[in-house]
Amino acid sequence: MSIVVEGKSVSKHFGKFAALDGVNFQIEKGRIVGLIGSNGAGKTTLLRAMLGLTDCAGDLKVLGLDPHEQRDLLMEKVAYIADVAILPRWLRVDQAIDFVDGVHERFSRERCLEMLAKTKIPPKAKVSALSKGMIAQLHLALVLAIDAELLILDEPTLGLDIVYRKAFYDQLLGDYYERNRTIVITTHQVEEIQHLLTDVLMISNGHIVLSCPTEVMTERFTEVMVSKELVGEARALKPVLEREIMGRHVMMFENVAKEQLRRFGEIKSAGIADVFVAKMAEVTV
Ligand SMILES: Nc1ncnc2c1ncn2[C@@H]1O[C@H](COP(=O)(O)OP(=O)(O)OP(=O)(O)O)[C@@H](O)[C@H]1O
Repeated sequence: MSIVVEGKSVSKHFGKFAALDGVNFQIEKGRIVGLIGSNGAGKTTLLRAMLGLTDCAGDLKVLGLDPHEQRDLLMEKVAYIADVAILPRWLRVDQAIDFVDGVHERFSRERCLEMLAKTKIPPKAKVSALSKGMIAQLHLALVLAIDAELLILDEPTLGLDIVYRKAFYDQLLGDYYERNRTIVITTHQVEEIQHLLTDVLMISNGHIVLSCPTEVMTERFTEVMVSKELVGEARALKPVLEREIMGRHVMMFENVAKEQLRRFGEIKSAGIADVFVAKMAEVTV
């Protein structure tokens, strides 16, 4: 196992406010990690610290490098998408390719063209003439064609419709299986990406509230549709989340054996979005 990112007591203050408050975490090589958190939780700050775009206190290493002090070296190994819609509108597709080819040693023109051939993007079109989804595809092709060890995506599908979002993630996943690189991704549409994540890293108010492989999460958290007459008994097992859906009680349990829960009603592994809501409730209690 090799560690791609390691943070020990990483903090970032803006004045007295702690956007990151002593976080500890590790990201292993070859994983697809979902960095999940509410608005203002500290996701972008953490990604920016990992990219050396902001300094931070504590010990943060990315691919063995100090991101802030050794940013130039790090940028040879890391690719980053902050927002897929930021390509200059006056640029032509072929000029965008020439530009990245010129500035990035690890860029493969061939690979980029291969990916673009699967889209409807005309090679000579200006960015201003492309739809939002096409711009996203172009941006992704430019970035995925860089042979980066670590790919960091901050809300890459913002503003895209469901069809393009799906195409984007399919392309991302296809690329991941071909190359086996490490990907860190943030999005508020967590349900859409649950199937592609190998790990979840949940953050709230600058603190990591959950960090584990997705299969550990689904093993650890169980949802039960509790039969009315057993609600009291089930509550005694201290659900971490309880809601009523059309008159039926749905309870979520953490670290309670599924065999023990089965007798209360229908059970299923909890989804990432619900686990997140439960973790948020825990923090605000
Ligand atoms: N340059 C800055 N100056 C002051 N405060 C900042 C700065 N950048 C971020 N913050 C604050 O730090 C906190 C974390 O911000 P961050 O952008 O990391 O959140 P986020 O989890 O990415 O949120 P979102 O999902 O809304 O993008 C917020 O309260 C934000 O207001």
